[in-house]
Amino acid sequence: MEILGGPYFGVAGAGESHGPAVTTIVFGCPAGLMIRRDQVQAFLDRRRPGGNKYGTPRNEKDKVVFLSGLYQTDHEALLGDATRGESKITVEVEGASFESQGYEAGYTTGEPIAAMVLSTSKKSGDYTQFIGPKGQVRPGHTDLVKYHKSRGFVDVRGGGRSSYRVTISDVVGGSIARMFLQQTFGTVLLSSIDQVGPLRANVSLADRCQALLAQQDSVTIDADTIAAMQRDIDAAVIPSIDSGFASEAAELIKETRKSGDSLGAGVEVVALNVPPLLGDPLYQSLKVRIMGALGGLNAVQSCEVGAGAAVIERVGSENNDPIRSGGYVSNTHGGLIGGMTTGMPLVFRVGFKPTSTINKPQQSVTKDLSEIDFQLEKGRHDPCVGVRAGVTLESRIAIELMNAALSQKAQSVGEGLPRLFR
Ligand SMILES: Cc1cc2nc3c(=O)[nH]c(=O)nc-3n(C[C@H](O)[C@H](O)[C@H](O)COP(=O)(O)O)c2cc1C
Ligand SMILES: C=C(O[C@@H]1CC(C(=O)O)=C[C@@H](OP(=O)(O)O)[C@H]1O)C(=O)O
Repeated sequence: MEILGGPYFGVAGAGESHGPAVTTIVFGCPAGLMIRRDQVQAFLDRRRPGGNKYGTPRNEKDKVVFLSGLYQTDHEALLGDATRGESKITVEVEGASFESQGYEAGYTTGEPIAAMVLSTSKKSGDYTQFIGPKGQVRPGHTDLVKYHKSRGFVDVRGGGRSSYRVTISDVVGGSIARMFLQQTFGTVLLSSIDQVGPLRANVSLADRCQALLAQQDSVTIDADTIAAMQRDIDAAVIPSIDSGFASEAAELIKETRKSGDSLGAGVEVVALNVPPLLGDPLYQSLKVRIMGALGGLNAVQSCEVGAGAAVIERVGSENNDPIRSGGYVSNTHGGLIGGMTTGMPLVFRVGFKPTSTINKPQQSVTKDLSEIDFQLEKGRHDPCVGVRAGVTLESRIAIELMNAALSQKAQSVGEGLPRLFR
């Protein structure tokens, strides 16, 4: 069974790239959290195909509809029959039309939260060359392994369930986790592309956050400062805190796409204002869990925490983060020691491979292993997957952090024992 996060807070998804919809069920969100559809939509807009001209040309609106788990404080809406509000659901079955309405906002009830996003801009005919045992295999994508694993019963359209499209569920679940974390601890997540192919950014998001912490002699960064950083990242042509690098990188992506090829990328992701002492120490440590969650995302080839592979070249006296009574002075450790949070920002850097579906001739095989000279016939693809990946990385960290926070609560004996009557 594939569940993101869990066992206290978990996200289950269903749906394929060219199926009718991607459906999500979020388990374990405590009752009483205010959720607004438009806030979740804003995160999905950062992920959607067609939202950035340096991503895939497929243009989906990806509007989310909430189907369960929210309590409307508007009692007229809750108790009335009228279908009104912004998210109306219309279904036609056997010639008859059925209408209902999704939740626009509401408090979580503690019950499972279900959400749905329809896929309405599919060009499934682009995948004709991949059908059946004589169907061709894209080097680097999942075509061969999925075909044989399923004994041929595989959805070949757009990568099927192995498409980045299914991360709609990560972002829906991640949005709810982010609202919980922000409302409970003031925790906020940001990401920034810091490398595209050989081009490296001059400004690092993690360094920028560390400099802010040093300036104010505190382990928290205020909401306005974080919002200003998010605005800077959003204002760049591809999401990066270094706008000059972003423009240069976008030009390189454009030229590489024109030549029929693709590029790899590095993406930094940070969580700010993280409560200390979350996570378990060993086999389910928060380091293992977050690295697994990030490392398991489509096209990820590397995942580093804190200073990452750079520590290999250091001596201990350079690498240790000094400690004062108010906290750590630096953050080489990336906010995790012994699998638990220290209260410093969580810092990760993820390396993405160049998109595998490209327009260059390549050596490959058919599904039944005849050797062929492969040439892509049609398709709409991201020339550099790093451009749209940030919000999903943030979401996956948020899901793990929320699960760790609820797990911490589950382990605290003696505090607020359950009581029904006086
Ligand atoms: C943001 C994002 C967008 C992606 N878009 C594409 C794409 O357009 N075409 C493609 O071939 N792969 C794309 N991928 C990568 C594939 O989903 C991924 O390579 C595939 O599922 C195989 O998994 P693996 O590379 O992790 O082994 C994308 C990945 C991410 C993170
Ligand atoms: C549809 C999305 O991105 C897709 C991710 C993807 C892949 O192989 O991962 C390949 C392309 O798929 P398709 O040919 O089916 O459009 C992208 O467009 C999305 O992110 O929602």
